[in-house]
Amino acid sequence: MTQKQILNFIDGQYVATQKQFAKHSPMDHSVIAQVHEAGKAEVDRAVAAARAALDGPWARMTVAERVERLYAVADGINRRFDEFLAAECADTGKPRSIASHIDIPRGAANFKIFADVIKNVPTEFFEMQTPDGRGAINYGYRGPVGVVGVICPWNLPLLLMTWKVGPALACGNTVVVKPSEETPQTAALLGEVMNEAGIPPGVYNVVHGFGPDSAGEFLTTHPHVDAITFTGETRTGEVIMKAAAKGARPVSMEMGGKNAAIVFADCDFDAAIEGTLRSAFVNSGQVCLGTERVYVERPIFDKFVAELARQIEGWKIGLPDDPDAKLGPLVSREHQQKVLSYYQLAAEEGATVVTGGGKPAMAGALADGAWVQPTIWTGLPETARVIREEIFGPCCHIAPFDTEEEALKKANDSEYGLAAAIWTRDVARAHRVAQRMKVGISWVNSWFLRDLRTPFGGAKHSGIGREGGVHSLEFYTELKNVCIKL
Ligand SMILES: NC(=O)c1ccc[n+]([C@@H]2O[C@H](COP(=O)([O-])OP(=O)(O)OC[C@H]3O[C@@H](n4cnc5c(N)ncnc54)[C@H](O)[C@@H]3O)[C@@H](O)[C@H]2O)c1
Ligand SMILES: O=C/C=C/C=C(\O)C(=O)O
Repeated sequence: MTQKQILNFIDGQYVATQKQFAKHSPMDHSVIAQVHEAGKAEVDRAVAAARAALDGPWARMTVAERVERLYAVADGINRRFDEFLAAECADTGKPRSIASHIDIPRGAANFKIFADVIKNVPTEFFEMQTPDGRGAINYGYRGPVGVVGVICPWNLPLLLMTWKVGPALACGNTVVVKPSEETPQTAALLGEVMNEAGIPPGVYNVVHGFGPDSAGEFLTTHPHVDAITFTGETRTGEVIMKAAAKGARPVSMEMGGKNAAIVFADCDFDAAIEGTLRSAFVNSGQVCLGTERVYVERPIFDKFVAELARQIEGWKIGLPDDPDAKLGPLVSREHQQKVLSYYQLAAEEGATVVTGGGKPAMAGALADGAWVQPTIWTGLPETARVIREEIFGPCCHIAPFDTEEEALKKANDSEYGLAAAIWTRDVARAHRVAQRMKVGISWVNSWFLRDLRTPFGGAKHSGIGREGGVHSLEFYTELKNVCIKL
């Protein structure tokens, strides 16, 4: 049987290369595709195509024409929903129930929201006096930055890639996308949709490969790339920022997290349990906004730990097509080994393992898949590595607290600052605590409720910049002032 081939997409055409790497199934480690790795020559071609497209029909399109095309892209994703769904689940192993409700719908929504934003962008205008008395006017004008390098992670592949490509294209830029080597398929498939939607060749390009000494590095060090937007681990972001420094290119960085949930005794208990189950375990914990540290007010601590463990033990671990599966495998054997190493470390650091802590027994070929058990720990000190380092798996540590100040101190004691979830019925306290969390987004009595018009991004080591609604314009446009003498 011929293996599925995942090609690069350059200047509106699919491009094969002589060097390929295998994409393994997260379910059983079988090879499901050969991915064509872009070398320096292909990255050069992609950047050149993107630059040429900036001076072609794309540049001459009005905002209304760009908006029409972005809506056509969204419609194209929805028209081919099942293809995107199958590709995303094959690459990630995530349950179809997650990809069909989150990943793929957001792929379309991310084009629509920024088409709507770009239609309604106010800019500033000033009248000024001049010595000759005739005066002058000034107005702000937002033009494209140029060629944007887009580097993506593997946990929400289509969602996070389009969260960048949507605003980039809405603002008139062109892009070269480097998807994660773990999840190449939906970015490649989007090329067909771009062509069908009438996006001119060269506006959207995809190069496959890895980071160092591969497409990722070739793209971020390319002198004709005008800006770089990255989502991934903080240590990778640091490397990319160094590359962007040459030529003083702007960067937008969405990076790691070690997010806390604070559960007060007065909370809606069932809602707090339901919300923490999702924030700690959905997508097998592979969500940057997910909760890995839970702080529970002491009067309900034992009850909370017992109920969270009871309910997560009821979550079915299974294949994407299993409608009852709520937990899939991790994305790769490599990531499975990383998460299991933290399970081992937690035991060595003296954690009480309330549930999980290892690998589930999987039948047949599935035993070779990247499966781990959902895991809950208690009993660790705040200095433990399991409390300080991002694990990015289906696991969390739960600790008691006695005062609001203690909870805030512990929750804020992290080099990361991405997200927080706060559970309380006390409205004044909700505002007080949410505002004092040193993060980019605080949810109160909820988690992962997303209004795409709001600012999204991380503080501290979790990110640089904000994307979402008009906030994306700061990165994806060049704002200039035009002064006209009257
Ligand atoms: N803040 C957010 O919005 C957000 C969202 C999703 C994931 N994340 C973070 O991403 C991480 C998981 O994703 P990941 O494992 O794919 O991250 P990663 O940093 O390993 O890789 C991300 C991307 O960077 C590329 N890359 C790696 N080294 C590079 C280099 N030297 N030059 C250029 N590109 C390079 C990879 O090939 C991949 O495409 C977690 O830390 C998670 O918290 C953050
Ligand atoms: O894993 C991280 C999730 C990021 C989510 C978003 O960027 C979003 O919802 O726009």
